[in-house]
Amino acid sequence: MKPRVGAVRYLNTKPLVHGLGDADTPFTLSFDYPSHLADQLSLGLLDVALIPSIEYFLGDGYRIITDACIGCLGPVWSVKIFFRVPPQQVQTLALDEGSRTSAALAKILLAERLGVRPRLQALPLGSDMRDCEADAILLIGDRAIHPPAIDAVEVWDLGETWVEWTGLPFVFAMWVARPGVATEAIAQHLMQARNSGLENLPEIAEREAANYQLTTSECFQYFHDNLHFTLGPQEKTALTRFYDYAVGLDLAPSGRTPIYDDCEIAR
Ligand SMILES: C=C(O[C@@H]1C=C(C(=O)O)C=C[C@H]1O)C(=O)O
Repeated sequence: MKPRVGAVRYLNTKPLVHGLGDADTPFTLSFDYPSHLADQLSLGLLDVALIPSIEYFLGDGYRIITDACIGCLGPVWSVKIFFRVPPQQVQTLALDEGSRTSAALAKILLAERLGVRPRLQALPLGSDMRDCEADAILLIGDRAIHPPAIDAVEVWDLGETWVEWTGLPFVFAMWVARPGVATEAIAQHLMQARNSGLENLPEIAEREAANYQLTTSECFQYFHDNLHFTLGPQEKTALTRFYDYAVGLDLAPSGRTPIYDDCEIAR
């Protein structure tokens, strides 16, 4: 049986999986929401998955197997908190059920910057945020790109807020393997896919834009200007900083150190 690899089903992942899935791909590839991928990896239903970065620190013996990631160096566009009241006054926060990392990031930003620790509720996948009465709502992925109109007094782009606050990039998700999985060939294919995705962003944008109600140039800008697909030294520093904040708020156990397989730093 081929190893099972799971990728995020959002638009943000198209450049990372470019050209994968044909007969030459040495693994099967499935697509799902980030939170579901994390659960499937921890249950052993997947061997490698593009999981939310916070989930890496919740796993046992996980390895980061490539230098490909979903990150940002500024506004990310597709991860936002919509505030119905000023952020300082938030008492209830609804969290997109597709998310784990941005959910942690939202709690960290509110607690560390404003001392706000809201009561939490889930915003189910497929639900309409207009039906949710929370003071603030976190949306990620495709549904954050075209949010329904609500009376928001403020909107935070969490990529932008983090980068302005820390001066560091942010890493939302990376390719992670369970212990005991042979990943050399998988990692090579995943890095090759990302490299060819980056070389073909205009074509990918042209192919995908209409499926997401975007113009080709909006889609290209999202890939090129908002998202960042390489996990380099600065991104590793950022991951550790994020982890330290998460430990401080009891969102992750202490004492974990990221294990990076020998990833070629491609760019
Ligand atoms: C930039 C994004 O990054 C994502 C956010 C994730 C999370 O919050 O857990 C996980 C994977 C990525 O899809 C996005 O979804 O828009």
